[in-house]
Amino acid sequence: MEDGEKREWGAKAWTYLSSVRSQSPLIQCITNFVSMDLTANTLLSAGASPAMLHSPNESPDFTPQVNALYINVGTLSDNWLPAMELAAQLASKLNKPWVLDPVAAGASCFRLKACLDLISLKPTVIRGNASEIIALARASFASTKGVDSSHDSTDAVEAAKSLANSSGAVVAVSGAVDFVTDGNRIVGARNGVPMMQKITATGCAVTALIAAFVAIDPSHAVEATASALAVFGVAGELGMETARGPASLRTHLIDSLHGLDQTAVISGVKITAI
Ligand SMILES: Nc1ncnc2c1ncn2[C@@H]1O[C@H](COP(=O)(O)OP(=O)(O)O)[C@@H](O)[C@H]1O
Ligand SMILES: Cc1ncsc1CCOP(=O)(O)O
Ligand SMILES: [Mg+2]
Repeated sequence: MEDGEKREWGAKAWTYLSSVRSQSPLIQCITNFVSMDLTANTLLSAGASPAMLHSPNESPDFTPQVNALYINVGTLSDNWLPAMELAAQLASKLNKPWVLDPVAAGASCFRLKACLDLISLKPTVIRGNASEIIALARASFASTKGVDSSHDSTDAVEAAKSLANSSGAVVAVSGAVDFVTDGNRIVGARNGVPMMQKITATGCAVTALIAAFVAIDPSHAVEATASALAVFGVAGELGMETARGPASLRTHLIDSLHGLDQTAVISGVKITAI
């Protein structure tokens, strides 16, 4: 990895994290029951302000106030979908960034269709694991294992490019390497530790962090998305130094994210153009 490029990305990621801390963007999260706690705590420890408000009766008042919207279909049910669609429509109309996590997109017809309908409402960023991104790019069931991926992130790079081109969104595929693309350029972030997969909702939490970073700089969604993924990964690496397993890593990851300083971010972030 070229040292100058690595340091430049590290400095960029630090600027985003510092701005999240100083501006504390308000993030509306319509997310699944499993992830609510980790997602809110991740946003708080990064310096953002999470609000888990999902009623369609509130979105007309609340969505105009937020800096970004985060939608996650993890525990999707019939009555939540219209709430997601309404909030996404409002965000798009108001030119506010919104970010989609298509959890288990290939697991059922209902879920796949819901995700594709949400994507037609123009998310700024879509972040999923490899199986989810492949299912969306093909608009069909892919071999998937519920919320977990049965592919490596490298298997989904072409699917991510194709989804970015068809949707107009920046697309991120997470995994051992996190890839981010606008359909044209691709950047890779090589941070994180495998044990992050053993904590439920780390994917959901990092997608919320992407929303906070994109709230700071919506017109550079590739940079903001790659930075959020790398910063979360660095927090995981530092957390792993003292963790004894997934449960303590969860705690230590949040602590590390809260405590990250400039040196840790600039020296730790491993982002490169692919
Ligand atoms: N093998 C790995 N090595 C390092 N980090 C990983 C690995 N797998 C996943 N991660 C990290 O864990 C987080 C969740 O990603 P992932 O498990 O792919 O999402 P999901 O939980 O939605 O399936 C991301 O920050 C990602 O970078
Ligand atoms: C286990 C589970 N079931 C429905 S949503 C969810 C959480 C998924 O979280 P992540 O995609 O971050 O692993
Ligand atoms: Mg997920």
